[in-house]
Amino acid sequence: MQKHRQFKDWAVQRGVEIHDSIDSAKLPERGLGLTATQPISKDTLVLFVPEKAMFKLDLRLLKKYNLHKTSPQSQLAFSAMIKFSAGSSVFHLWRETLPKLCNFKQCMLLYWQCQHVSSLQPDPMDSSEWDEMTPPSVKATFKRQLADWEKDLAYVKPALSEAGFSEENFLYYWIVVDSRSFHWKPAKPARASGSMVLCPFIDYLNHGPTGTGCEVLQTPKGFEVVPDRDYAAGEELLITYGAHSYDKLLVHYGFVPTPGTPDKDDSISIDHLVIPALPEDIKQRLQDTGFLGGYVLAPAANEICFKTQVAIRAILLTCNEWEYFVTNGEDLGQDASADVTKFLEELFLQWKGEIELKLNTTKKRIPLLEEKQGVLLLLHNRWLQITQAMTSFITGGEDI
Ligand SMILES: C[S@@+](CC[C@H](N)C(=O)[O-])C[C@H]1O[C@@H](n2cnc3c(N)ncnc32)[C@H](O)[C@@H]1O
Repeated sequence: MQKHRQFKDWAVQRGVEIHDSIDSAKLPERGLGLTATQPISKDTLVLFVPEKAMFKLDLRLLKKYNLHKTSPQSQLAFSAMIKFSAGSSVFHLWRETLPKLCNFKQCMLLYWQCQHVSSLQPDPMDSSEWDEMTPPSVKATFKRQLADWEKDLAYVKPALSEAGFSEENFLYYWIVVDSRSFHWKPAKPARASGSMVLCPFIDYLNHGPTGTGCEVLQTPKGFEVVPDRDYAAGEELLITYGAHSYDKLLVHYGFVPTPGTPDKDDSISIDHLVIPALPEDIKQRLQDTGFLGGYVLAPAANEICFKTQVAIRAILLTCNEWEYFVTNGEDLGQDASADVTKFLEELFLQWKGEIELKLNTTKKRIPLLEEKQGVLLLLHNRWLQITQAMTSFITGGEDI
């Protein structure tokens, strides 16, 4: 932990205020985090990161490389790559505390599936195998991330060779920014727009579901971290990165909470089951009324969303009954909820059977896949969460 002590001193010199009651620590299954070194009372200011200690994009540098119009994430990643990598960089102590590329290899789907990174080893697992092992809801989230990465890379490519960096170097900082940046809005001028920034020390904080972590407050001078409750010595302090589904945590942050612990932020997309079950005329009606797609199962509540209720009722009810439900959120005649549930149960049961076969195959395959084991285990755990959520829905929560 020597490098972390040095980094802490460096951060303090740059104006970061760290209360004696917290420190960084190595934690099982989650790299580093911040823990209480002694009891902490709710509302104690445990950490303050002033604006001057934040790492922001470097406009001069971006102009030099003609990158002032690329995405904010790309701009910050490029600036960090140049500034953190210089041999004599003032940021070298901070850089030393960041995960290594090999850590990202173990948990980031993007690392394995961005075929464009020319310096990467060819992936012996072909795309149909990845496709088979990735849950549809993860795929949808990943597709958006991949599209952003490809767009950013295409824009930055000429600058990379001009600056003497590889696509892999850029990918590393792109993931760093994706998984550990904050959004900062300066107090002045009044209409200043916000930007993505990296923040020393506060970036050690791991994620917990909404409402279960310390508050990160933006003040005119910087970010403050304030515990949401009393903490005992040894407890980890968490913040929430947002009300993210586990698919988003998997894709953008490289982890999924342990199976068996659904929280209310999670939702599972069931578009790939519901949409193909809709007759064409009903699909068109749902499209025209803004109800086509976006169907989810919420594992913590063991419920399907309103849009799914609407879509299945479009199959089961008359147009008049359906319109009444859409407008009023309740059925005109007899409550159709049980029929909706039954309709979905059949879809879920069929899919569950397919997933169980898949899980048996991947379980045998994972130990053979060496470097990719970490990512595949995450996908495996996500599949388990999906089957648990469906079982729970089918049995009304009695099996779980
Ligand atoms: C802002 S960093 C937090 C510090 C990080 N643990 C480290 O070692 O540098 C975000 C990363 O921490 C990890 N992480 C955050 N919350 C986690 C959690 N609840 N469980 C497991 N890993 C978590 C993920 O790898 C994520 O990409």
